[in-house]
Amino acid sequence: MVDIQWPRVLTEEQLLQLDRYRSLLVDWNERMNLTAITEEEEVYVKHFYDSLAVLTVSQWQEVAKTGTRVIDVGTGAGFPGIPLAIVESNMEFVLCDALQKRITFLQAVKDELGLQNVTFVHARSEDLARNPAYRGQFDIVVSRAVARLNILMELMCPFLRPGGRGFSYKGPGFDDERKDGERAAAKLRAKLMDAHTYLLPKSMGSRTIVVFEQSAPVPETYPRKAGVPQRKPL
Ligand SMILES: C[S@@+](CC[C@H](N)C(=O)[O-])C[C@H]1O[C@@H](n2cnc3c(N)ncnc32)[C@H](O)[C@@H]1O
Repeated sequence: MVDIQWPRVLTEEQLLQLDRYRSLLVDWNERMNLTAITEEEEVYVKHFYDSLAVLTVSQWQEVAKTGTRVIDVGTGAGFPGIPLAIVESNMEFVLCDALQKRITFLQAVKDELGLQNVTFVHARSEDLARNPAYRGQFDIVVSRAVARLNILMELMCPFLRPGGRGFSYKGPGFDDERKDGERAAAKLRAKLMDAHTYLLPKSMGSRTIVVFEQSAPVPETYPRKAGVPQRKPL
């Protein structure tokens, strides 16, 4: 295990779950492409710490309580969804990805770690957001490394209830995306609230979490058909 100062004090069980997750990630990565990051310290910092960085953001703390519903759009190998589900164990998580093989891996992680508060959906988010069981049903939506902010807003916002919050994990280049993101947010009846920049431990760089809030239901015309948000960003 790597010794780092976590955004929140973790229990022994949570630390063991993270370590088991790392082993599974490295193991399965030999058979399927899950991550380019496999060195232990880097997995801990760039995947686990980064996923958990949102725990220090006040807009997260305001909505995070027992039963809070969270969806992770484009979770890939489970980031940020799995580390968050381990630590926020009284909240409910849905992890969505367009690739079935990633979901197969995540199901194995869930079983091995004994996670009770996570379910998975194999779908493109544009399609899933048309399903009434998912549209407007979440208190929180998260997404990391999936698309530019103006595209991402159309993929994320439709899952939020009015008053719900979105957290988009970005690299250092966020400033280029801000203006386009704000324009897209306005069309979707959301509003950018904050951009929270933080340093990763072990001098592994800086990241930004962009926070937004859903003011009213997303207009029925959004999201457009699968693929259109990427081809013709708002
Ligand atoms: C670069 S990976 C990032 C994965 C993970 N969030 C992370 O930070 O490591 C992007 C993931 O988003 C998924 N994805 C891209 N567009 C999507 C969409 N419209 N709906 C669902 N998943 C999508 C891809 O299948 C891929 O697993």
